[in-house]
Amino acid sequence: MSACGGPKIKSELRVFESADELATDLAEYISQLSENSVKERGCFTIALSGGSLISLMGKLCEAPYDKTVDWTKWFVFWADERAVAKNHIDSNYKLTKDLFLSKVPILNSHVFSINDNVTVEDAAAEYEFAIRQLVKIRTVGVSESNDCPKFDLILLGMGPDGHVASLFPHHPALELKEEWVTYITDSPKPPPERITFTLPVINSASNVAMVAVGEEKATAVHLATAGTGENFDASSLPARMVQPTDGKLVWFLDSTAASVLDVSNGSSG
Ligand SMILES: O=C1O[C@H](COP(=O)(O)O)[C@@H](O)[C@H](O)[C@H]1O
Repeated sequence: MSACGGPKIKSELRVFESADELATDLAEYISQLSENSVKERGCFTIALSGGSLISLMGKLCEAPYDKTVDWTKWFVFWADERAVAKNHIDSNYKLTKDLFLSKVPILNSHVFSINDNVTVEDAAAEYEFAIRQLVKIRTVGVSESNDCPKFDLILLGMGPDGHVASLFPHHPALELKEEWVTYITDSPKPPPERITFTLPVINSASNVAMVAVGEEKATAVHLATAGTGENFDASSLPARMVQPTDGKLVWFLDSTAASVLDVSNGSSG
């Protein structure tokens, strides 16, 4: 791994020669955060995304983590979901179930998947209500700066257009301040209907990890992490709007996703 050119936005960048090396470090990072949260709070709340991220988490299902992680203390959420049936190939839940949840002993009652049997509007409201109940009893922590949930870790992928979760460039959902969860019906990437965490929730997490592999992400990674002129329109690149208020942001990149980074730009985390 090399620590690479520093972003103007406070974050740590971890760059790896290969996706395999990235996956090794990502597993260790998640396992460490899980151990710390279980020690401090008695549980670990993690929100996942879909896409390439889930296969990169595969090493967590292997030794030593299969036996060392306290899986019974995990509470699993999704930063976004596509409005399709849970057995549909596009479902973020299905992807996670097939590649991760089916391989580790997380309790079913600790898995907060999003309802696929109601409208997206109702599914978003129901999901937010469930999270509010868990914040009330402090299974999910609460931010010191606002009333938002404070997940121990939110894991985000990023599309080549810079979208994170289901927050797409220039979309009005980027402006939401009060809602924790919202829905969209016009995603530029299919399927069109999706449910997503809002930026206030993402930015209230204790830890946010942004994971990107592949050359097609290189320009978005550069724009999301580098210093830009004052006229830069942040809403053109949602990934740049991920700036945890009190938490820590770590980027996990393979060398191709990091290929446009300006390494002379100072040092990162
Ligand atoms: O549609 C989505 O895309 C992003 C990025 O996916 P990737 O395959 O390019 O890594 C993903 O993070 C998000 O959860 C998903 O719904």
